Amino acid sequence: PDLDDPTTDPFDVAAAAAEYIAAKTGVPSHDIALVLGSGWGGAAELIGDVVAEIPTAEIPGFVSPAVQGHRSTTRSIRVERPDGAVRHALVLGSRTHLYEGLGPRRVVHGVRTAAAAGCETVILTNGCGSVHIGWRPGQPVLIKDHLNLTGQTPLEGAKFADMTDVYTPRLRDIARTVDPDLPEGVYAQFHGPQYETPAEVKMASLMGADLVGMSTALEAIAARHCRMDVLGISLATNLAAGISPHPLSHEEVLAAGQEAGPRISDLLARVIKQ
Ligand SMILES: Nc1nc2[nH]c(I)nc2c(=O)[nH]1
Repeated sequence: PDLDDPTTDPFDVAAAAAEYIAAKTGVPSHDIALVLGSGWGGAAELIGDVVAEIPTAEIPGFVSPAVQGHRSTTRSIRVERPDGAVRHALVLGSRTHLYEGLGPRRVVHGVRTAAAAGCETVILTNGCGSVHIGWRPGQPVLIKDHLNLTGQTPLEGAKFADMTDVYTPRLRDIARTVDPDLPEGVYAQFHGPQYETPAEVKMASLMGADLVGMSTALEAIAARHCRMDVLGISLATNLAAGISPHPLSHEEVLAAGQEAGPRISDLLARVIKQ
């Protein structure tokens, strides 16, 4: 079934993808899904042993490496909790952004696949800009709510999904027991691919946003609609446009992301092992 065909039910494609993953990994059901955004790549190795690794492009509904621009693999990881309980984490290998123009169905296919694979929790991570001069590059921030400024939604038809507590309070509490200093913020998703103008950053800030990015909100909507618990964590890698009179160079932003890598990967691993 083809996600680009409007008559295709996207949940049928997610079911096919989940079956494929179960068959290829030998893991019949997964418990928690991770979407690793920029800066978060190192987290997978820290959470457990890789049980299986499959090329993401082979999974029904996922776009080819040519479109993604890089080869990615989706990994099944065995997580051992301190009490000895075993959980299976599905680390999705790729993320489709709305700005790629492939439509909201593609953007949330990974989340829907994870739900079909059995996951009851999804952790959405991203790199984004901060509207607060005090939230320096490299600062992880828990997402407490979002502003969907894309004008789009992954939900099709009369799916009047409730959006209170999209970012599950219980999971945010767990994250804060792991790192009590973690700030919380509202994440605004812009369509992109261009960054915001200073006026748009000011607009978002006046509307209550603390972070500006180009992902996560649509994925959270789809996850909530699939009745999954959601934990969103952002890595503020730069100050949003106009916040600082002398913006950081691209190199400084990259360096901040690299430097924060081990710390945020460790944080994520500790949250998952709770
Ligand atoms: N929209 C938006 N997305 C981002 N991603 C990263 I990394 N930094 C930004 C930013 O400043 N704005």
